[in-house]
Amino acid sequence: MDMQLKDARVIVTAGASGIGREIVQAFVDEGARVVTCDIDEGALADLSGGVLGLVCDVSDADAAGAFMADAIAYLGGLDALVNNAGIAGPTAGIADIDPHDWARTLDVCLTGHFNITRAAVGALRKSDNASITNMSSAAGRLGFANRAAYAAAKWGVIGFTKSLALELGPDRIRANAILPGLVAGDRQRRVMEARSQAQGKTMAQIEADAFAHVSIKDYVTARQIADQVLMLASPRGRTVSGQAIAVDGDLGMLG
Ligand SMILES: NC(=O)C1=CN([C@@H]2O[C@H](COP(=O)(O)OP(=O)(O)OC[C@H]3O[C@@H](n4cnc5c(N)ncnc54)[C@H](O)[C@@H]3O)[C@@H](O)[C@H]2O)C=CC1
Ligand SMILES: Cc1ncc2c(c1O)C(=O)OC2
Repeated sequence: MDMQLKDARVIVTAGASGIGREIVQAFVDEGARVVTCDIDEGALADLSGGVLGLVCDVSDADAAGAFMADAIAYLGGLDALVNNAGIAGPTAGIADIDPHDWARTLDVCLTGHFNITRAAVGALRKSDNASITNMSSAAGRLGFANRAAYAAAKWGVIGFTKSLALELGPDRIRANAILPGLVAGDRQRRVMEARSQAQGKTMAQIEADAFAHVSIKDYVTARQIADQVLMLASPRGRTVSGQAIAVDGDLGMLG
């Protein structure tokens, strides 16, 4: 299927590694023009495919504004914005969460989406295929014991997204959130290894525990997240807005 994204002007945040990197590559493979930002300068330097990668911490409102101005000028406009940046936040019981860690999690995962989006709306209004796709999480529709800051931020992303869809829909800008589940990769492996240590169980047992509450008993791949992003950014996704789309094999419980 032709996703009709050739020469589309795309900005993806946190594209130097993980899911963001896969999203960047998926757009490049469709012939889109992509700019990304990240705080990891080394990983940015290693991007290929003609992608412009700039250093920017999305939680810094001034830096985000400057990055967006540069990126939009470079692309000559903007069709698709993908707010992907996020951090895991503290793993701790509610009484043990450091207030600074709480604030940092909200700043990156939620306020970062706001800082970038506010600087994108003017350019998106001029596009004939404008979309905003925000990365939330299964933790944006479920509770997550010992990860309250992360869950609060990711639920916040849903409220932000639904408000954008209502406000910007009349201008033909659509806004959706994607909620990944257990995504194969370094982040997931680190968490499983920590649990294995803490609970004195083998990795196989820890994985069996995690998948007990998932209908499709397999990790989601970053590529499957990227495919969903492509569909939402494509003119083929033109009637989909205001949705919170779980890409998680029907995950029913976290932790
Ligand atoms: N991996 C998973 O299982 C899941 C991930 N997600 C979400 O998907 C998104 C991407 O996650 P992953 O690729 O797994 O993470 P990752 O940790 O593998 O990569 C995240 C990237 O974000 C960059 N980054 C971190 N803070 C930043 C900031 N303040 N400004 C700019 N860039 C920053 C990092 O340098 C890194 O390149 C996040 O929003 C995450 O919450 C959601 C559900 C599951
Ligand atoms: C470590 C870890 N495990 C499960 C999940 C996430 C995560 O970061 C997430 O963001 O949504 C589900």
